[in-house]
Amino acid sequence: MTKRSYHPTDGRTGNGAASDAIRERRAAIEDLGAALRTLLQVSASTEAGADEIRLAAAELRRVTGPLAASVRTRAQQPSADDLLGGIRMYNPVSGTGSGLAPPVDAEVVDGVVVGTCTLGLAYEGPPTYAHGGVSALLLDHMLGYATTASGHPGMTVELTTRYRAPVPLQTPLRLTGRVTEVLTRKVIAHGTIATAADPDTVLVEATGTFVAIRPEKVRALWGSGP
Ligand SMILES: CCCCCCCCCCCCCC(=O)SCCNC(=O)CCNC(=O)[C@H](O)C(C)(C)COP(=O)(O)OP(=O)(O)OC[C@H]1O[C@@H](n2cnc3c(N)ncnc32)[C@H](O)[C@@H]1OP(=O)(O)O
Repeated sequence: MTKRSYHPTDGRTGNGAASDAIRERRAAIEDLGAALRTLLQVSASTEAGADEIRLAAAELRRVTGPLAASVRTRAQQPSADDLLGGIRMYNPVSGTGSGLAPPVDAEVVDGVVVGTCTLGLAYEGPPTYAHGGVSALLLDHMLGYATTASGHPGMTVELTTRYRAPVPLQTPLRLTGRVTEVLTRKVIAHGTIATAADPDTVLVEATGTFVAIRPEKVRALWGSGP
């Protein structure tokens, strides 16, 4: 079995060429991401009283201040990232520094991207199950990862999602993504969501079309490059 990981974002290993300072900063970002994820999930499930909730809100505004004193603009990439090395600390699906990300942990196994995650109550759509848009987000990512790992990166131009059964929250999930067809500039990929306990029962599946970005489009969208 060949295994290749494209997500060395654990804040400790990272890019071999990274300095100690960057590694230390990535570890700190990961620590903050973990705290934020816990906070988001607890905030969506707490039954604490109004006074405690207001106290927490005030405390959070206070701790946000020092972080807000030095922020990047939309035009700047995070200094802790290594785009070409595949390190994106704040990716909303896999970024270990993102409070939004479950995060999905994924790797390529025999040409298929296989990911795992557990969705907390903050991702609730229908009671006790995941919001359908969250499933689409996870699958877009899995398909994008598969196209990139296959050597045919591109942007999603179409994503068709089929919801066969609701995705349970607080349950370990297994995600897949694989490239099914490579055309000239277009790549087609397919992905699934199932529970880890019953990986053969597909709950959600998606097929996506990805298009390679022409150099002039790269310049138009990002200037010299993303
Ligand atoms: C190593 C590190 C790994 C890290 C892992 C990373 C994982 C990250 C995963 C992240 C994953 C997240 C990923 C994301 O979230 S990507 C974010 C969501 N996607 C977008 O924002 C894309 C928006 N679209 C565009 O900007 C343009 O369409 C682009 C730039 C893509 C192409 O504009 P361009 O002007 O250059 O191209 P074209 O118009 O000549 O068209 C080209 C071809 O495409 C065909 N076409 C166009 N539209 C559609 C359509 N709707 N259905 C079917 N086909 C369509 C079209 O017919 C033509 O085909 P053909 O006629 O030649 O056959």
